[in-house]
Amino acid sequence: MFSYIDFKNFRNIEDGVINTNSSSIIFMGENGQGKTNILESVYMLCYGTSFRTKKNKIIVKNGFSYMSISGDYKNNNSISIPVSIILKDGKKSIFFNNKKTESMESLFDNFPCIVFANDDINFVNGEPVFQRKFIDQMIVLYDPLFIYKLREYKKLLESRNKLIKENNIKLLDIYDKKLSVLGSFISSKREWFINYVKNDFSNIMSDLTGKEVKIKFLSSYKSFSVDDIFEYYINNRKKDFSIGYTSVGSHRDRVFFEYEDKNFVSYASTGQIRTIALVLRILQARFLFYVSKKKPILLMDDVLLELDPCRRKKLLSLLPEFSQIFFTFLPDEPAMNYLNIKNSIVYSVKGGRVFIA
Ligand SMILES: Nc1ncnc2c1ncn2[C@@H]1O[C@H](COP(=O)(O)OP(=O)(O)OP(=O)(O)O)[C@@H](O)[C@H]1O
Repeated sequence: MFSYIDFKNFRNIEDGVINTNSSSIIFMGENGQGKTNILESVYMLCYGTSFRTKKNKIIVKNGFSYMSISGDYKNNNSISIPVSIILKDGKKSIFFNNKKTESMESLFDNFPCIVFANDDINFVNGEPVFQRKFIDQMIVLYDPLFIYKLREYKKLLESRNKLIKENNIKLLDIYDKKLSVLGSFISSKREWFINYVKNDFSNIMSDLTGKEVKIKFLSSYKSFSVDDIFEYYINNRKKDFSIGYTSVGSHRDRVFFEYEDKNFVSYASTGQIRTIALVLRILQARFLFYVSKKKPILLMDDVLLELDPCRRKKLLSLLPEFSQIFFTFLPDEPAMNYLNIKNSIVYSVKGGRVFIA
């Protein structure tokens, strides 16, 4: 767990050190005061990047060209690992254990972290691209190479779409062969993952909502054999040329939430949609604990709001063991009634100033 975080020119957060030497830290405050910014800083120390933006510039306090966040991570053996992220004139430097590093993996391997963010509901009712992103995040947790295969697939797909637009059939065989190999790898891994979590997903959903909601993986491939996929690409070429892009492939994979043979999401309540998003994150956190054998840091950003106290309590009881948990809440939220976590440090956040509540 992080015993402290030191801020300098980070978003709207006042410069200085916040003591986080507890397994549970709570930030309370009105909207727009800086609570999420603090969770973002913890995430950045764990991953080297933000979960909210790719634009480094907006992370630096307005009017400055430099920012730093530093923390001291105590691992299971109580060994301290200092870590810092510095952004200067748009350039990022990461210091891990007092040495400059280019590798995000060394951060992530040491500080496993899962964020439960407000827009996680996109995994449930958003475009399929968000669903794929969620599954891919999980797969990368145990297979870092997966990300490279995904990038390769995206590049090939772009080139194939270009060929289609140019009405150029000559090189298609080469692209389709390569896409078949990558597509088979990517989609079969995604299916494997959904199969891995589907029973837990249904059991938890049934416990929380009283409904037998199922999660299903839908792929545009009918089989994951490379030869079958290759043939499939060939058979779809006519259609692809008529619509001007590649109509089948791993880029069309999606997830379906089914209840009584129907699409659950189309008539689920806001609370039920939020519940699905939370359950998916819980499964992700459990999976991370399982593959890394390390207790993760959990960041819970305003995600319990839509749920009644009984469901909040239940959901929190389903979390895996964690090394540290950070919450954000609106003021006057009776969080302590259902958190049941001893020795929390509770802070108020107002205009970027953080003080003991
Ligand atoms: N680079 C920056 N420099 C200065 N202030 C910033 C910067 N980036 C964001 N802010 C400020 O941070 C505040 C937003 O903080 P944050 O997103 O943490 O809100 P929050 O307390 O989590 O509220 P909510 O409950 O609405 O999510 C806004 O006032 C915004 O103007």
